[in-house]
Amino acid sequence: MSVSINSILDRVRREPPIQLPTDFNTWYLYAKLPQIRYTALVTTLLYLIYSVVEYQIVADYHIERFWLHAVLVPITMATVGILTHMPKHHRAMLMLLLLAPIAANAVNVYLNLDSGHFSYFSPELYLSIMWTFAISGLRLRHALLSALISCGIILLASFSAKLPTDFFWLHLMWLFSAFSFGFVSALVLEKVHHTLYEKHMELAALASHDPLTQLWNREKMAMLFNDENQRAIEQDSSISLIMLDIDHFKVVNDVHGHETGDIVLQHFADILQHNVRKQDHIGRFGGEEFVIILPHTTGAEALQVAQKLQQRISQYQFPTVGRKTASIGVTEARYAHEPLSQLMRRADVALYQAKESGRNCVMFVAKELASA
Ligand SMILES: Nc1nc2c(ncn2[C@@H]2O[C@H](COP(=O)(O)OP(=O)(O)OP(=O)(O)O)[C@@H](O)[C@H]2O)c(=O)[nH]1
Repeated sequence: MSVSINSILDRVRREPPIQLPTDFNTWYLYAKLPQIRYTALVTTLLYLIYSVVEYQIVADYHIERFWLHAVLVPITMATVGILTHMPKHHRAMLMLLLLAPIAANAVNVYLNLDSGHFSYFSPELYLSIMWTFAISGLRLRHALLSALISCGIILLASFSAKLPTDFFWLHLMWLFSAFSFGFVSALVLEKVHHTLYEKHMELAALASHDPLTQLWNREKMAMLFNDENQRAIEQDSSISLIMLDIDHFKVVNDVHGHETGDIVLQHFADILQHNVRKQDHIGRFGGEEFVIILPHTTGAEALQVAQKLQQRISQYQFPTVGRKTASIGVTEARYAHEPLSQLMRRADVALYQAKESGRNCVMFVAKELASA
């Protein structure tokens, strides 16, 4: 299946941005969920087929075989598959995935080791070790724990059983090979996922930051706003928005050059970062326009923050250019689910009013086209 860059860009434009997990453990689990789901489905089906084949070929068929291969394993694996859809139960899902091969191997050894036909059934053990490491979707450390316990049980039972010597050594050889290949492939897979995760995080950082100021860009601010809006709805609290624009910034570029303009923008971003709370989100929306999302903040509180920022900016000594001022527009989300674009429009109206009022001031717009 070939994926063109255009189809990816199309999808990115069509679908709303989503927040991906940022810690490796959660990221890895989410990357592995489809593998766990389909492996569980295929394993369920194969065990059902296996139980029919087994019924046909095993002369002294015991009811335990039926319970294990036709009932217990399929139910366990089907449960694993269902739990992949339930984030709250992912720990239980991983526990089942870790324990299921141990139980299956222990029962296999118990049923077949002394049957005289162990060589018919031992391949299931080797396959199970490979399955645990490379197919199940378990993390390396969990797969290693599961496979070590399985191998411990198999080895203990094999040493105490009276297996023919030539078969015994072959059995050990196959077990060792399954463990080695399984371990190596799980190790490599996990390393590959680590590299993918790092690249993914690098790209996510590049795609969410403004490269000049290191503030969030417009897309990331939209994601953060969605999250904050959701929280505000749940907690019945308000969100406010501050929009800032440096006054007569064109003059900086024209008189001192673009590089000095860039430095002024970076210092401006620093002032914002040092004068808002940790939970506030600051973004640069292009040019000399900056936006701050203030969660759990009423319009009146946001107005105070904006006035403090206006003061700090006007008192700041920017390199080369000295004092600069900013015009600031403030607004507040008036009802739940108000989209960012609507808030931005009101903040923009407030900002326009600040520019019209002679710049270096703060304006608050609570309702469309009404200022206070
Ligand atoms: N150095 C630098 N300049 C930029 C950047 N992005 C936009 N600009 C400049 O910012 C200036 C914005 O000018 P205007 O929109 O006319 O606004 P202004 O001069 O600040 O005037 P008012 O906003 O009306 O006070 C333009 O000269 C743009 O070239 C950037 O990344 N770096």
